This record gives sequence, structure tokens and C-alpha cells, in this order.
Amino acid sequence: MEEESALASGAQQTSEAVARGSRDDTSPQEPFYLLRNMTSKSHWKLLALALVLVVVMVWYSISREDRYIEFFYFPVSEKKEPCFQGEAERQASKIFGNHSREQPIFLQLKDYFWVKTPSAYELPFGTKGSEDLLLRVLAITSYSIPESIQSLECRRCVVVGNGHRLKNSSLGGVINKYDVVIRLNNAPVAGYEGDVGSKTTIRLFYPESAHFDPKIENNPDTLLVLVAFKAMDFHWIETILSDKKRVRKGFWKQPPLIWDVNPKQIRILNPFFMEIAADKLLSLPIQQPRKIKQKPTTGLLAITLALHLCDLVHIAGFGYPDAYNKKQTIHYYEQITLKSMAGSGHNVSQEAVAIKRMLEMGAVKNLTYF
Ligand SMILES: CC(=O)N[C@H]1[C@H]([C@H](O)[C@H](O)CO)O[C@](OP(=O)(O)OC[C@H]2O[C@@H](n3ccc(N)nc3=O)[C@H](O)[C@@H]2O)(C(=O)O)C[C@@H]1O
Ligand SMILES: CC(=O)N[C@@H]1[C@@H](O)[C@H](O[C@@H]2O[C@H](CO)[C@H](O)[C@H](O)[C@H]2O)[C@@H](CO)O[C@H]1O
Repeated sequence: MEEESALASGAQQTSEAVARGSRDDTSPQEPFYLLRNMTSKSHWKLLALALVLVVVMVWYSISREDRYIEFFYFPVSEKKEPCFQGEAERQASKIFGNHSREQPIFLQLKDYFWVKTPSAYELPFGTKGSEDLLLRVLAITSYSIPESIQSLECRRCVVVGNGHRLKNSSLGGVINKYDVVIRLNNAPVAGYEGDVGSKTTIRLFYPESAHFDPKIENNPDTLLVLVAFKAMDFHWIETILSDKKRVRKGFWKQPPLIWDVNPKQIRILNPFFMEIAADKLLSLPIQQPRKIKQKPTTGLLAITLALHLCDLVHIAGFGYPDAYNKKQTIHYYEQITLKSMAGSGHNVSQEAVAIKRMLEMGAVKNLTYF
């Protein structure tokens, strides 16, 4: 009896299985069940993976867009970074060679007064041929590194580029904590303090980029460092400081005619730094035919200078949009695009490679993204 009922129930199960099998083929008895189940599971896994990948890619590309950067901004720690004396010097020697630190940062009168220090190159890579004009400027300006920098045990410096990446960065507080804040050209601080800070220890400029009010955009003790590209640049600063007759010709943009600054705060950058930035960072030819005038940007020059003046070098606000990005504004303070730089003699993609290299080797650290 028991046997009979067992058989009957077995038969019933089999017939149910057959019936189920005819309705759908996912029966555990179906030979491809396991394989199919696995394939459909891995399908889902693959789909989920692809979805995650797409989300990450979209997130990444949006976060790189300057206009969305504020939504993706992760605040930088306001704690002071540990500073190791001689660290930048060690890094600089790897890039620029062992002896570049022996060069004076600013040009000195004594090197041009009795003896004309010979220079192999003309401006902007040397002083050859511009000595007389230079001498007159050195006679009324200064060359010393301020005691406030000189006396530091370890010099923490930040080079603030003029890039749009600073907009809505809230880096102002972080930037103000460095011992030396280096700014460039007419980059404003007034009205942008939250993003770029308000401290300016050094500002690099040339006549055409001197359109800023030194009293508003600088601190009372800011050093104004002239980067000379041509002999006329020396002439301009002399006329401004000694209130001589201004010259209007010879500039690619009219420089200011009145500039209220104390001559003792003016320094003349040693063109050696322009030479090594061009040669060691960009492999540019130093002696170029008249028509080809390639040169580093003032920002790259400032990083080179910082690696020779400081112990720790951080950068912020560096990086241009991609060449095809014709609408992206390049500055944090005005609406102009890459187009404005056509004819400037800069190769911004080559500079990006040089900056990446310095970031990778740890010579500099970036506070914004690159
Ligand atoms: C029209 C023109 O000649 N523009 C030049 C301007 C212009 O002369 C001044 O702003 C005038 O006040 O100056 C330059 O540069 P500019 O004054 O724009 O910027 C200073 C430095 O910041 C870095 N930067 C800027 C914008 C950006 N999106 N990414 C960056 O990395 C660069 O390192 C840059 O050097 C210059 O001097 O180098 C280079 C620019 O080519
Ligand atoms: C020969 C000459 O004056 N060339 C000018 C360039 O120096 C100048 O580039 C500008 O020259 C500056 C020095 O004066 C800086 O290097 C700046 O980064 C760079 O953009 C461009 C600007 O559009 O105009 C040419 O006529």
C-alpha cells in the first residue's frame, strides 16, 4: 500500500514537473537551468557595473566643468602643512640642475654699476643690450629679500594663478595662511577674498599687466616684481618712478601712465629664471628668430621662482580649458576665453605637461584640481 502511494505521489510529482516544464523552462530539472540562471545573474551584474561606470563618468566629467565645480568642491584642510627646510631646493636641483639656487632672485645695482655682468641672452632670457636702462632702474629701486621672509625657518609659499578654477573655491582662508603668497599681473583680490585670499607678498607684473591699483589689490608691504620682456619695460618703470616723460609707443597694450608705488617696493626679477623655465621646463629654444617668440607664462615663471625662494611650494588656480572648449572663461575675475591668448607665445598644453610632471614628482602640490 505504502509502496503504491509512494509510486503514485512520485508519478504525480513527475507529471507536475513535466506540466511545469511545458509552461516554463526554468525547472531545476531543466538541463540548462543552472547555466541560464548564471547568465542572467551575470547579465544583471554586468548591467549594474555598466550603470555605475556611466554614473561615475558623468559625475567625473560634470565635476571637471568649471561652472559646476562649486557642487563638487571638497574643502581643503586649513591646517598648516609640515614644512621641511631645503625640500624645494632638493626638488629644484632635480629639475633645474645643482647650481640654479646660487643665482640672486632679484637683480642688484652692484652687478651693473662698475662691471657690466655679462649676459649671454637678450631679454626676456638675459640682460644683454639692456644694461644702461637697467642700471637707471636699479639705482632707484631695491633688491633685498624682506626680513619677514629672510627670517623664516621654513618658507611656505603658494603661487596663485589667475585661473577660473579659483571661482567659488573658498580657498581664501587657506591661501592667507602661507608665509609667502605670490600673485600675478592684475589679478584682483578686492571682492574675491573668499576665493583667493587677501594676502599678497609678491606680485609679478610687466608694464602691460600693471593695470591694477597697488593700494587696493596689494598689502602695504607687497613686493612688486618687474618681469622685463623688452628694454622698453625698464624705460617705462623708470618714467613712472622718477616721474619722467611717459613713452606711449613700443608696448602691445598701453601701460598705466600713473602708478602710485614706493620705488623701494619694486624689484627686478633675474631673467635667469625665465631662461630656465623656458629651457628646463618647456625645452624652448632660448635664441629664437625674431618672428618666433615663445616664452613661459608668468605663472610658470612664478613657480620656477618659488622653487628657488621657498622650502614648500603649493599652487592654486592653474590650468586652462581644453583647446576645443571655446566658451569656457579662463579667469576667476573676468569673462574672456582662450581666444584672447592667441599670439601670446605660450604653449599651454606643453605647460600643463610640465606642471603635471612637477606635481607627480612632489616638487609642488596643487590646492585646486589639475
Ligand atoms: C591677452 C594676453 O596677452 N593675455 C596674457 C595675460 C595678460 O597679459 C595679463 O593678464 C594682462 O594683465 O597674461 C598671462 O597670464 P594671465 O594674467 O592670464 O594669468 C596669469 C597666470 O595664471 C596661470 N593661468 C591663468 C589662467 C588659467 N586658466 N590657467 C592658468 O594656469 C598662467 O600660468 C598665467 O601665466 C601671463 O602673463 O602669463 C598670459 C596671457 O596670454
Ligand atoms: C612682439 C610683441 O610685442 N608681442 C606681443 C606679445 O608679447 C604679447 O604677449 C604677452 O606678452 C607679455 C609680455 O609683454 C606676456 O608674456 C604675456 O604672457 C603674453 O601674453 C601679445 C599679447 O596678445 O601681443 C603681442 O603683440
